[in-house]
Amino acid sequence: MFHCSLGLQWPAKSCRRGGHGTSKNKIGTRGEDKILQVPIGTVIHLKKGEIPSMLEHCSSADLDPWELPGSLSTDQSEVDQLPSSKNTSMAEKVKSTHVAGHLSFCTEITVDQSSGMNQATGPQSEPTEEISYNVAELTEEGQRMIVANGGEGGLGNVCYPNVTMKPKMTKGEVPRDNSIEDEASNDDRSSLRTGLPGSEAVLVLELKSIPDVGLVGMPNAGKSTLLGAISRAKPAIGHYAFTTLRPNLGNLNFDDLSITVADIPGLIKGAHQNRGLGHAFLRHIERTKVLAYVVDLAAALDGRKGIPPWEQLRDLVLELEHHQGGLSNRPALVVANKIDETGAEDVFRELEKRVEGVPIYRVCAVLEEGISEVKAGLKLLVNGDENSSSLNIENIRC
Ligand SMILES: Nc1nc2c(ncn2[C@@H]2O[C@H](COP(=O)(O)OP(=O)(O)OP(=O)(O)O)[C@@H](O)[C@H]2O)c(=O)[nH]1
Ligand SMILES: [Mg+2]
Repeated sequence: MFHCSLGLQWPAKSCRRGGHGTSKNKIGTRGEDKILQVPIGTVIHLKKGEIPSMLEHCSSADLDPWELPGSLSTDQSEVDQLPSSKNTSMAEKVKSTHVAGHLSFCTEITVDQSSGMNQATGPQSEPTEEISYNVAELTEEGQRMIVANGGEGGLGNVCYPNVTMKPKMTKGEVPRDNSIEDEASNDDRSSLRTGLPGSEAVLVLELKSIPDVGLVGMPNAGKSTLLGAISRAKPAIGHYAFTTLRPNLGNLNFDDLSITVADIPGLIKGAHQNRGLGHAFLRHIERTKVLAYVVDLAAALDGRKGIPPWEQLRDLVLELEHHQGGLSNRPALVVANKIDETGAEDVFRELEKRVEGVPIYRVCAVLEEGISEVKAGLKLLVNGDENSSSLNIENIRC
């Protein structure tokens, strides 16, 4: 479910005033007001000033954290309570994040400018599109927002009570001469109006996780194995690089605390230049409280092609910083994995000499050795241990 964030399949129920039909992938079509309802949490960064007024909190429904977000309210009363958006000639592409538990969904919408045609101004102009990115993010419980505005409602018979409808003719019935009455009816009907088009939006939804701990490391370092050892997650594990193609989440449960851990695809040097896969997923650890650097003690042993763990750490910190300045600046620990490999003990001792400032745990993830110590270390950091510190590039001697 982690990767189902992208796409347009979120529930797009619609409510309509004076129009008809719904569109799943496009929202805000003719006569609709669309309300993106966010069950858990919200922070919205918005592109244009008028949108914030459309943000509201609503009662949070019980949602499956993995469920796609943004159910659209069909309750007309809710729509009526929202700020009027009659002047809908605006173009917005809104990207919002919907958080469910530790997950969030981003919504990216394009609203065309064809909306809000004023009846007096005549035919509608050609729709124009505006594309923008990272416009809105929903991260708080119960937040909802209008992502596209409905058009002017139509006016029907209820609004014109004098309208007389022609009686249905039964087969063989001769129509009576009622031309005078018909004339009056036609006058009345001329004032009936159909609904006007609303704005349209194309959404790109993005799921963002907000784990407590992010596991970062080079491909094949053993991150997924470690996640499987510290939690009940069952990520794919392989003896080749880039086994993990999408982030995995696991829960680390204590009696008094539950910690969410994300294992993201391996990072390689130059990831910030779009090499490898991990960079694309670094956004998932942007909000983690704690970083756990997983290094492979055996990567450079016996003529293997890898690099020593201190160099792995240096490259990892640099890649994080390239992705987002300050990303490495949070409490961290180092998991020195594959201690079972021949020669790994010497490398571990060397690692301890070369890296300062953060705790280093010797671990054999595959045999689950050293796991309880790592768990305790993570718990301390997540709880805000005052002795914690980040891994700084100056504290790594290569
Ligand atoms: N000897 C030894 N091998 C390990 C240990 N932990 C993991 N491995 C092996 O290392 C290989 C890579 O493990 P993964 O957990 O898939 O590594 P990863 O860091 O998730 O790799 P990517 O998903 O490609 O980034 C697998 O063959 C694991 O069995 C360990 O403690 N000792
Ligand atoms: Mg993996």
